[in-house]
Amino acid sequence: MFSERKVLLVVNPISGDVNKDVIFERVIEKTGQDGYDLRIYSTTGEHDLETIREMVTTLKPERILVAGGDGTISLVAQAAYGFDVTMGIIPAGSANGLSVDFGLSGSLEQAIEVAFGEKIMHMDAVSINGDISLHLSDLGLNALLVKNYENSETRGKLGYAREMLKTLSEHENFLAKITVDNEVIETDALIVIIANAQKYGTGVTINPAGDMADGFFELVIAKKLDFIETAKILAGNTDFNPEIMRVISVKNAVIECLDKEAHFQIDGEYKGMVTKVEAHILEKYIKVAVL
Ligand SMILES: Nc1ncnc2c1ncn2[C@@H]1O[C@H](COP(=O)(O)OP(=O)(O)OP(=O)(O)O)[C@@H](O)[C@H]1O
Repeated sequence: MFSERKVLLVVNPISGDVNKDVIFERVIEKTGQDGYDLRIYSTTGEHDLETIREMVTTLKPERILVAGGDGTISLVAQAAYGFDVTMGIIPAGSANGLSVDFGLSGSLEQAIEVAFGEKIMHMDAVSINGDISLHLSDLGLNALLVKNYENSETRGKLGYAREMLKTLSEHENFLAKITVDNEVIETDALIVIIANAQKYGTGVTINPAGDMADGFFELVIAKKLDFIETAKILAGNTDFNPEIMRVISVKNAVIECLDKEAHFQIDGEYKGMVTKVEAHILEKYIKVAVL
């Protein structure tokens, strides 16, 4: 059957130790029922951005489904940038931070229903030193945790707890100079988070004010681990003690590390040590089908 309605399914075969066969079966079934012409691309880890962009250019799909983790979602968003196409997310990574923020429960049935649904968000992205962040990026404590976890043998909750203890013992605060739209802040920092979204993949809400489609990102600046301020965040409260924690909504920010380099991560991928990070919002970067 010839169909003008095309769907591209991009699958990361190695993400999250998840068997993708059932995903193929369900998507083939759904597209068959609805009369879509389905193409499938399995990522290789080499030149995927260029290949997917080429496929989007020639195929002109109306939806691109992504079955993978945050890295693959970000890759597809970059490949689809500038095209009139809607991305649908099928969580199949190890952490799935973005899917958690989108409220996807992890059920394949729900993900497919949402991915083909009519509710669409024009999602912002944050450009950071030329890279794209859709979710949460940070300098300091959490980036060191991402590094330690990437390098560790153990996986799962126990491995995470062990790496957290190691990270807390290794971490040192850094002196940050933060230049935003109308303010310069100089502060001792445990962590500076550049947040487009609300929650880490663990489900912990770090940015209760986060809205992925409001044309702003938040800087969450914390000086130390503090039980009360952490409890406020978990409760969705944004009335923080400014001596310990600040959250500001901005469109641009420059973060400089004045006394030493800081660990840095983008959307769960460790990027090394930095002394300067420049971030700006990219409004309405990609259309995403949402719950
Ligand atoms: N066929 C492949 N072989 C090896 N690596 C691949 C392949 N396809 C993609 N990759 C790599 O997979 C990484 C992206 O993984 P992704 O983020 O989707 O999953 P994850 O790490 O399991 O999940 P999460 O980001 O949620 O923790 C990229 O580094 C990419 O280069």
